[in-house]
Amino acid sequence: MASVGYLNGHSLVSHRRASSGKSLSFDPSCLRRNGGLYGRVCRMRIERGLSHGVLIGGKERRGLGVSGKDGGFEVEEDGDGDEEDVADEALRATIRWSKQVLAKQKDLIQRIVASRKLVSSIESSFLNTQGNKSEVSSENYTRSGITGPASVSDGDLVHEGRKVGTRSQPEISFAHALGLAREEDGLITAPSKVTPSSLSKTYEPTEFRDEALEDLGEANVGDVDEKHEMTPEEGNKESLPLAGVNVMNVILVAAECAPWSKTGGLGDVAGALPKALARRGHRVMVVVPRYGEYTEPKALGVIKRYKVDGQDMEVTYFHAHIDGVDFVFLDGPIFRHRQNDIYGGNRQDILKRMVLLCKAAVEVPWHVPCGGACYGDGNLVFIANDWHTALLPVYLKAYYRDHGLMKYTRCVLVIHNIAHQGRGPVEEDFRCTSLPEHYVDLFKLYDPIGGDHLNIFAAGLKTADRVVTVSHGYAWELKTSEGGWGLDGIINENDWKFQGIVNGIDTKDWNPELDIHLKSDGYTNYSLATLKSGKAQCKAALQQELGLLVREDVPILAFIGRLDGQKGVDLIGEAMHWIVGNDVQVILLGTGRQDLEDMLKRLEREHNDKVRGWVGFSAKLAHRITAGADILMMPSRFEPCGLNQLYAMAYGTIPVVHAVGGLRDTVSQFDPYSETGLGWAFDRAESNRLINALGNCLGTYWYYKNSWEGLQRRGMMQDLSWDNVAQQYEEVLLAAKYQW
Ligand SMILES: Nc1ncnc2c1ncn2[C@@H]1O[C@H](COP(=O)(O)OP(=O)(O)O[C@H]2O[C@H](CO)[C@@H](O)[C@H](O)[C@H]2O)[C@@H](O)[C@H]1O
Repeated sequence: MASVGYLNGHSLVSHRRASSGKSLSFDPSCLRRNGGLYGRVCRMRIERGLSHGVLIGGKERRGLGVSGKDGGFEVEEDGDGDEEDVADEALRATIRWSKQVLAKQKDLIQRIVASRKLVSSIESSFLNTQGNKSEVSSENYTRSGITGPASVSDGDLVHEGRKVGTRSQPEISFAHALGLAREEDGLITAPSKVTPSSLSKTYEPTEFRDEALEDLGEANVGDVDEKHEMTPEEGNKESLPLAGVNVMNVILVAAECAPWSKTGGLGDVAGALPKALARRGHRVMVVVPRYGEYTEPKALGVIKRYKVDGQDMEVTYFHAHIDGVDFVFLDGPIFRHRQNDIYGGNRQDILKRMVLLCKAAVEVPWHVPCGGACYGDGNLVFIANDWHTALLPVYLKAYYRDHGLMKYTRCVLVIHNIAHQGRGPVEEDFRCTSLPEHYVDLFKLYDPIGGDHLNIFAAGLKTADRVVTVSHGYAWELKTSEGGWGLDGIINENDWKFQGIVNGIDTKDWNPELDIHLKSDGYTNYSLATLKSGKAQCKAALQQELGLLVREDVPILAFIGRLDGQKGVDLIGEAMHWIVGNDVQVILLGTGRQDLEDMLKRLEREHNDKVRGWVGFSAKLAHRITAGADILMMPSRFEPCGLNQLYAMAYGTIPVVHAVGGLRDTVSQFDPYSETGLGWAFDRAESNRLINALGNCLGTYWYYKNSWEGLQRRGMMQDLSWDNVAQQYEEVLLAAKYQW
């Protein structure tokens, strides 16, 4: 043996030639440059710490000897070695190795195909299965992936004789030990493995990731077995969700959810965002109180009891699976008959409802067998909304994560409106939460308006893993003393986990082409192509319905919204004298503060030929106004996002807004020179600014028809759907998931 050295060159063979067989050092990655499998195999061997690699394998064992050393190869050289033989031997070894790897891969592909067949046969056989022993619907079983022969027996979920679900997990008893809940018999909790998300994970190529497979690369797969039916990637194409490997279990919890319960935009978001997340492949649930008798949700037969302010409160669970989402309704005496007054009652009453909602919601993944299987706590992220559910991340921490339970569950808190925070006296309200004593500091806040008080939003913001608000503009405003309503300090301290995402709209519900409220009473559906005639017809129908003069040439100015200080409807009242001095019609729809409701009625009385003030809540009328009006006024003093201006633009109705929060983000100012922009945005919430903007808007409506049509078309052509937004939420959920 002539020498031992390190090989260091572009190619083992050529380098050796250049180095006259002396000591050489060897960077294994360089072999990649030598092309193909040869280099790859060398690298694999090195990484695996094999002391003798392909270069000396085989009986000929001439030329070079190799042993691993500190990530490099030691090369033994025997002077008379034949370089070509070495290369041949290396190639043969490479081919042997490749075949092994490819055989393994083929085996895996066959297993994937077999698994897919099994799942689809289970699904179809279950669809045909009659008389399920449990109360859970077959449709839901199908989705859960434990379909077909699955049944509920003695509280266990059984599939093909194999127990796939068990009774409640230890976490539950722990919560009970803490007085959070009491166990009821007969609950089924399937292991998190049988969730659709974990099922689809099974089909992920990543699950089968193997160092050797990676090294061989896709290009080589076909060479070995041209007959194989599909690669894992091909096999996955159909089943791979948009979220890919990031599919999660998501539970959104809110005090309202459209279409069942809605006082404003929160209800819209709770009804639409989950569906968009489900379209991306996530397993999604919404948890919301059952305020009234709803037709779709059916009782699941699960009953739990929770202590709220020292009182036992019973919750029963209702469930409906709609558009890919599990809607779970919490039924209990405290929620019942609140349909028209969701946030009604005194401060303590409201707090108790929200405490019960959060306590029950945090345990829903264990107790509620949606589609036959509970969500479980693995790969789970909650989305809490506003102060009403800001206790959820606190309970998650205090009762679970502090004790090493639900370790992988996260909570994202969304701020829809910081003006409502769940403020109250410290002692009294903290007792109602039944949290451990040392948690009180999280809730304590002092500000010049409230003094020392308990603030539920504050505690939620501190404990949530991520915080989102509903526009970029509002995210910025929340950090200022004017916009933060006393919580700006906490928001600034938690800036690292805080961001804005602009809301989307439900393009099934709010779509002039599909809108169900435009199918009768003279209204009509319309699209960009039929904008002119369709909108004109809706306008005539609206004038007719509200008893206004039916005139095509008169612009209709509208307002829709909650009647409170936020929405600036009083500014419209102040500007009314100027407004009705023009040849216009005005329609105002809202409910809320008594003085503002009175104002609407008064305006209608005083200008009966031109103004309609409709006091009340009517989704149908809101849709019809959005279609029939020409201009939507939104002079909000603050507006976290605002949905009405988005709906308006989708219907070819031009928004005139105060440039604040989400309104500034979504309504760009019309520029007559470049023919750009989407509406008019004025810079101060004052009636004279509103008048000024309306003057420009009306002038364009009357005298620049082409510009007007351009405004309408640009608005309608935007993609305002939740689909884009859901992707941004997904990123936040992921960030929360991987955060410790
Ligand atoms: N009388 C009535 N009859 C029928 N429908 C009525 C109605 N009054 C209001 N609505 C409807 O309620 C919704 C109001 O949504 P907004 O987003 O404009 O306001 P809201 O302040 O409630 O929401 C808060 O949360 C949402 C969601 O994040 C943010 O966009 C917003 O800025 C924030 O203040 C719209 O769907 C509207 O049509």
